[in-house]
Amino acid sequence: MIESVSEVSDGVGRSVPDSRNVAVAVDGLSKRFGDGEEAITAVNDVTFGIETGSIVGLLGPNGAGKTTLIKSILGMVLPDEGTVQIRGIDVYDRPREAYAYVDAMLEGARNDYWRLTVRENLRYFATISGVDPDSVSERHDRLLAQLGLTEKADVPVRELSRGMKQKVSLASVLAGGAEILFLDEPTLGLDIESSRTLQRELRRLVEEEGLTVILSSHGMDVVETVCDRVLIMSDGTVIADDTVDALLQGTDRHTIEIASSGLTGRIVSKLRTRFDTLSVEQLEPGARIELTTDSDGLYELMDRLRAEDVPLEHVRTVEPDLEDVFVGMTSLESGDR
Ligand SMILES: Nc1ncnc2c1ncn2[C@@H]1O[C@H](COP(=O)(O)OP(=O)(O)OP(=O)(O)O)[C@@H](O)[C@H]1O
Repeated sequence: MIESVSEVSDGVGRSVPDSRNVAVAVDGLSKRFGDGEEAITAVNDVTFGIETGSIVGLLGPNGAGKTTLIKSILGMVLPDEGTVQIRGIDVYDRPREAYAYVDAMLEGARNDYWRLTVRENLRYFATISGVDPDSVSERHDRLLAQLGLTEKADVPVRELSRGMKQKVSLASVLAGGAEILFLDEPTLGLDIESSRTLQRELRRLVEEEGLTVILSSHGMDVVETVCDRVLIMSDGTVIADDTVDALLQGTDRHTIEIASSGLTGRIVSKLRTRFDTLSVEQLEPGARIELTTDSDGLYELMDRLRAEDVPLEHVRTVEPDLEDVFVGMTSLESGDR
């Protein structure tokens, strides 16, 4: 259940997020594609709430159901079951009212008008969001400055590099002043500096202006840095819903690096078949190996090394990051281990 959102009973003993604090509430959402044996359940009975003024990361391996979930929330896909509320408004009953709070950037881009200049795009997207562009021109100037686009403000978008276009996409989404943003892979294709700028800007908007962001990304470092909370999806269901810190503390994944003159090619091969191996480096003599495992695996690793008389000349454990948590959870779910 959602830690940071206050909860109320739904009258049948189940607790649900209190809609007063909740920007987006999804309840029992399911979506199947196809019929009979061919049917795929892309989203399977998903329930969660997203607190106003937070950034929530949506993670999951390819095909986990993230896009279908986001499109169902946005009304681009009609779910088979379940409800979605935006600020307490049912999106299927009163879509115009509910979606007035929302904007989205899907698949890392937005259809900016390439013949228009950067600033004209911002004004255009403000207008179609129902905002008088003159009333938000200061906000647009700030957005352009923060995303390093001021010098390009009067340049047609088609003349910009891919990364710049990406920034214009994000600026266009932010231009209308929507309160709730869905961003799918917002940092895809950006260089490190631009990606960091964008992350800082998102956090600022959340902290200073109460923006709510649902961000889907395969970039674990982005999610770990910027998100308050993470939902991890696998096979259509949410398998984890917690703060980044809680997920890191709760993980039983350990990354360990061992270097030894006793790590022969034969022993390394055996270890590779048993453990998730991140890297192997040949040494003269021996090897350095980096692998991830759980606590039981750690004991087993030590037993194997002892049985092979491998001296432990260098052992280093690496603090788990969100990627370790993700790999651990999703591989457990899919029965890889
Ligand atoms: N229009 C569709 N028709 C049939 N099957 C679909 C359709 N859209 C998605 N699916 C299936 O639903 C499942 C979930 O797909 P979805 O695109 O939601 O996953 P995802 O988590 O967004 O994946 P990715 O990270 O690769 O974008 C997959 O098995 C996919 O093949």
